[in-house]
Amino acid sequence: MQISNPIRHLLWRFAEPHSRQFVGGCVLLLSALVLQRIPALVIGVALDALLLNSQTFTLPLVPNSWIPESTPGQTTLVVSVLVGALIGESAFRWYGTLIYEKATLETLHDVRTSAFETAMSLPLLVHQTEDRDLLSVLNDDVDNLEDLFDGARAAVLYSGELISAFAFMILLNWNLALVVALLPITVAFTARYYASVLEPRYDTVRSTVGGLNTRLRDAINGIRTVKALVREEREADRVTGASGEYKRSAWSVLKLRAIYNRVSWLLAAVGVWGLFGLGSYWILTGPPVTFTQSLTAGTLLTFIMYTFSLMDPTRKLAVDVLDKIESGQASSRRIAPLFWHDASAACDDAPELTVTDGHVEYTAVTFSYDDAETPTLDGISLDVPPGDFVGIVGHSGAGKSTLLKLLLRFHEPDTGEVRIDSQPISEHSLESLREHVGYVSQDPFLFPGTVHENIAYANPDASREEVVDSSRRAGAHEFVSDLPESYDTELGERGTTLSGGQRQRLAIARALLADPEILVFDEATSHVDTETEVEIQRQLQAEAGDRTVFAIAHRLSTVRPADQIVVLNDGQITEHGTHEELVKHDGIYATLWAVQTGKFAADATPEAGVSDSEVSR
Ligand SMILES: Nc1ncnc2c1ncn2[C@@H]1O[C@H](COP(=O)(O)OP(=O)(O)OP(=O)(O)O)[C@@H](O)[C@H]1O
Repeated sequence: MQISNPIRHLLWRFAEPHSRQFVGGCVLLLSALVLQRIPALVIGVALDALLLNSQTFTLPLVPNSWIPESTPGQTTLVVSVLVGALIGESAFRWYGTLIYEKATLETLHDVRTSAFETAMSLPLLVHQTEDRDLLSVLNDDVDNLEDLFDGARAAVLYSGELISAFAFMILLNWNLALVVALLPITVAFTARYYASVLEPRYDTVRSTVGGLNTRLRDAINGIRTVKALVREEREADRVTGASGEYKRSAWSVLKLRAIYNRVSWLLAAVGVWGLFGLGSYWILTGPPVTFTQSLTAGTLLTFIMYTFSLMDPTRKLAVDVLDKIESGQASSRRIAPLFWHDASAACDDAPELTVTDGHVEYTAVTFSYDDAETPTLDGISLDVPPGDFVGIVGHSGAGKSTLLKLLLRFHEPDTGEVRIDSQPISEHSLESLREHVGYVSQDPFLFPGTVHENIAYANPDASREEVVDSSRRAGAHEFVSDLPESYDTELGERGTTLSGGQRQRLAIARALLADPEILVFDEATSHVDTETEVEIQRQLQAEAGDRTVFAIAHRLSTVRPADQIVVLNDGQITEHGTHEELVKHDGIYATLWAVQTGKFAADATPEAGVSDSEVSR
């Protein structure tokens, strides 16, 4: 699904439900602005009527009959209006801000949770290729979206300040208001010009700070390699270089900003002085040029106060608010495509897969990754009877993991079909498929939490006995018992760190606890020592017959007892049989076996395809 206007789409979907709060907040804030303008107006009137005695006491839009005739009465009115306006403005501003910010937080919460749910439901392929982007969308862009709402509120506020000030000025003296209008226009143009000069320099600052952060992160992440190769000095030089670039780019921005601050201060000062000069001339000699309205000292004072208060909103409106809105728009353009996946990802109303035996069939399956020139899997056909233990071996990059990822529908075949118990898996719901197929990867992920919670991840209601039982079968119980708090030991960043082999055994326990009919081990015991592996295998074989097990292994002892061993080469099954049959066959498997058992003859042919990396595995 393509979205023609991503910002409108996001706002409609997430902000619209909170529109009443947004509008209510804005109305209250605008009302506060009107109240904010009243003191300057009243002070001007009081100056003319009470201090200079040059005018009668009148207030725009207020009937004269409401105004007391005595001076003490008028003074009381002035003080009451000032206090009332102050209290009213504070109350409206406080409550308006509260309502608006609550609506913003709720909208961002909805965007964040919805974006996360969508990201979790995306096909694995999207995660593999776009994980960095996804993280930055979920982390940075959703936060940045706040800029859009802040910017919109600031736009309403600052425009309101300008409009309300001008409305009062026009009421008092529209002739002078026309002249004063030149000032914010000049300030706005200067601010835009400054922003256009500054923007490329800001880009440079952003890219140099990004470069510096990358250098720091790489050096710290790779500290073992740096130290092992004695490259500390070289890394320090690189960081000094990157920091120097950042310093230079930041300095060029600081210089420009200092100039701009002075220029805008000068503009404001000259504008107010000019207004004072023009106003004084106007008061003393009458309206200049073609103007007709007269001017009093009190009105001039009100104009000067309004003019001062216009400078900041104008500058902010011209630069900061536009920047915020642009940055928010850029983020919403990045967030919206995440929801483009939405329709296909969320729609999984296919019938449930029913697995009774665990009979798996691949029929003429072909699959290519998007950027691959040749198919990763090419015409794979494989029949795995229920309860079979299938070993999958082959060179690195032969397509072993991909073959099993198709069984979990992490990817879909381009042609051909995968069936479980005669049901094409593509026609059944993903959720039901993954309930029946357990998967343990080479580098399993453990979440922060206790050992118990990690094993019971797929089945949080499992009892301690069930957790311990699957842990025993996975060969994990012994080392877990030695942990400080056994199954209640905290794992993760702030907890105990486990070795690769221990993590694998917990992941196997987790898969066994979920009790699926089909189990997939993708080099799931590669970090486990041979002795433990034999133990795990013994357990698994004891359970064989009940479940179908696929195991990818570079260490051939892992798959030796398998009912069938599949040798993949360049995406095709080149050998297929039991260990004994394949050793006799004298192909790739036999060569690998010979290497691993130390029977490899010095004259092994390169065609046998045994690479150094495999020998070293
Ligand atoms: N997400 C991906 N996008 C593009 N190409 C991929 C992706 N995953 C794997 N490949 C490529 O597909 C080919 C098969 O990869 P696969 O991981 O299935 O091989 P393998 O036999 O399991 O390798 P290994 O033993 O090293 O794990 C490789 O050339 C690999 O580079």
